[in-house]
Amino acid sequence: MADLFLDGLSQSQKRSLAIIVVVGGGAGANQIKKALRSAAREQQELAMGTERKDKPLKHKAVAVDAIFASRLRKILSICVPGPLSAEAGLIYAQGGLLIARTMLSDYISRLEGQTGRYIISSDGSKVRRTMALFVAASIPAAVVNSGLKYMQKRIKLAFQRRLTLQLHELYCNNRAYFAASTLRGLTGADQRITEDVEKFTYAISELYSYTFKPLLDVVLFTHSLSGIMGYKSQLALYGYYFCCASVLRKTSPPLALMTAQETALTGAFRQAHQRLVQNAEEVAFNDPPAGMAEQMILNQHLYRMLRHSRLSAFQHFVQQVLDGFFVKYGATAVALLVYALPFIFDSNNPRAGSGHATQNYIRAMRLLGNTSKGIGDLVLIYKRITGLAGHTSRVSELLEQASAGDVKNLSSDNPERVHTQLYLRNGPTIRFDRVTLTSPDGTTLVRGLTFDVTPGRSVMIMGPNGSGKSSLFRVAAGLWPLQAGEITLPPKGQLFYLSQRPYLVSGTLRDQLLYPEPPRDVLAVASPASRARVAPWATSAAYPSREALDERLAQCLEAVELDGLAARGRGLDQVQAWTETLSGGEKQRLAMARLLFHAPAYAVLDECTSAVSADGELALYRAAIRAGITVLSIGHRPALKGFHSRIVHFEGGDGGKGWTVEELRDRDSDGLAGTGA
Ligand SMILES: Nc1ncnc2c1ncn2[C@@H]1O[C@H](COP(=O)(O)OP(=O)(O)OP(=O)(O)O)[C@@H](O)[C@H]1O
Repeated sequence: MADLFLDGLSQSQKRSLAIIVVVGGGAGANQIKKALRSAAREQQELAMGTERKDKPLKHKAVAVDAIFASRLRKILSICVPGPLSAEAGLIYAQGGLLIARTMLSDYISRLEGQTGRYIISSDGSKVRRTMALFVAASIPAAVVNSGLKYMQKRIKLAFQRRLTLQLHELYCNNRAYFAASTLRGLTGADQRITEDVEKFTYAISELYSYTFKPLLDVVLFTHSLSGIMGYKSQLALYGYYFCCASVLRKTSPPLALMTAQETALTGAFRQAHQRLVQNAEEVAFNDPPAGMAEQMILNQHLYRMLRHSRLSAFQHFVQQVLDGFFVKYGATAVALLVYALPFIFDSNNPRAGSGHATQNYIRAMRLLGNTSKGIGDLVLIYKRITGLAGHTSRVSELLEQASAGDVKNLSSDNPERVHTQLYLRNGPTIRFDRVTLTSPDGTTLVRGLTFDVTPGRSVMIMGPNGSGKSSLFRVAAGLWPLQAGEITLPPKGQLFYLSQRPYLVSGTLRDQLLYPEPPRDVLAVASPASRARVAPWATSAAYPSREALDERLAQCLEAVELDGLAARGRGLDQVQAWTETLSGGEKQRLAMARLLFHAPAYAVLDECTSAVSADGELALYRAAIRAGITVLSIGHRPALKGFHSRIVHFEGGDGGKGWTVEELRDRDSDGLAGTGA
């Protein structure tokens, strides 16, 4: 909750909050502790899935029920797209191996019985023969056993691949990642894709073996045992297991819920550490008090996770004692009793005393052991299924949120929103027509906003903090739903957005400038189809040669006074941890160089030069205007007014949803003529 709260603040609101923290530093340790406690409580709610109250995620219970069955069916249809798919082939192969294994076990139990009989009757040649057969059977048995494990791993990997690719497709498409985490409040999306999918696919591949194998064992061994002891006495064994299953089901803790909670708490703990790493410098500046706060926050997460794990370990312990008693030892005793009863109560039993009796005893014990184990595994499957339900719910929530698509679908429960959501993406200009801006929590920021931006006539948006300046472009970019009005935008690729905190990709210096084209090494290994889809220009004949490209990139770096950076080390090929190593101003200059390279018709500059020196800022604006880019600036610095033909003032404030437009004198070619009205 605390994170969502911070995410919802504008840049300046975050800065103001930081100042309040500094000024209020003397308020005393108690208040800080109180605040930390409430933040921690909120984070716990977040971890447990009780997200923002205004936009609750539709949580479904984590249990083995109809919801679980339908979610599982949906996920399995992704993992196994059809009966003739490669994944289905792996399942058939695994099934074949499982059948072979059961048949081999049956054959080996027969050989063991025969060997025992021949040993007792001292028939050396037959003992040698059965021993030889035994050795011969153990070769395929070893291959089949290892093959089963190998095939299980292959199934897991194949399912993981299908599911992750599908999630990537849904998650990265139409900015669903933004809608899911920022607007719908889904937590730990990264953990769900990387860890939970892995755990789910492991659990499901294991479940297949653990269901199919014991089922086969039970059917086949029951049939084999019927020849030795008939079906009737075996029924007693099944009766026993039926009672066991009911007792164990009743005494079982809510394992599915516990699994999901444990994963969520682990994710929250890891996220807390990630936040510290990401903000290491800011925290380090305020150390030691901030360090103390960080330590308390991290420890809170750790304690919560450990408390849950301890409880879960104890519940598992109690459960395992019951499982062991009823399923393992109890079942063996019942199996022995079932076999021995006819001999105990009937000393004239015709099956007693013969050589066959020994053979049957050995074979029956082996088969009963296997049958017991098979039924025991089936009884304990509820545990695996409940564990699977926990992983299924984590993966399904992500799948459902990502499938819900982008922000347009956020408004599906409000038909009024949908019909006012109108984008005309092919206009030559940018136009906002009677646009009403509303933040995700429903606060109206601006009403009826109308203005346009035509080529060569840049516009600046000014206004108090939190008045909705950045939000206008969140709506224009499709990140927030449009509540009312129409927005006309230029064709895709003709509008660039530069924020105060530029996003730098991992890769070379060249990759920073080419972005949003994917990094070169990623593009190099992509399939021709995805390359053509993602970066069609990179495959077109008009795309410049490597030398020509590098020359243009160097010019762009020079224009933003970063030529020194290009001269370092391996030049454009150098790789650095860009976000950590470059200064704030350098990062903003680099983003500006990216803009100059792509030279779109329009660019939204959202305080994107705030960390650059005053002179440098003017030079950057001059370079952008000279490159023929019409800009929509968001800023507070009056010195920038000169580059714009029109100022839109947002009034902000408590009651203010208003706005005014101020026309300026047109700029000269240097972009410096207008100095404000
Ligand atoms: N995800 C969100 N959920 C709810 N409210 C949000 C969210 N993001 C921003 N807001 C709120 O919307 C309002 C407008 O934010 P915006 O970032 O547009 O302000 P701004 O005018 O650009 O301010 P600044 O000059 O400080 O950058 C703010 O009050 C902010 O707290």
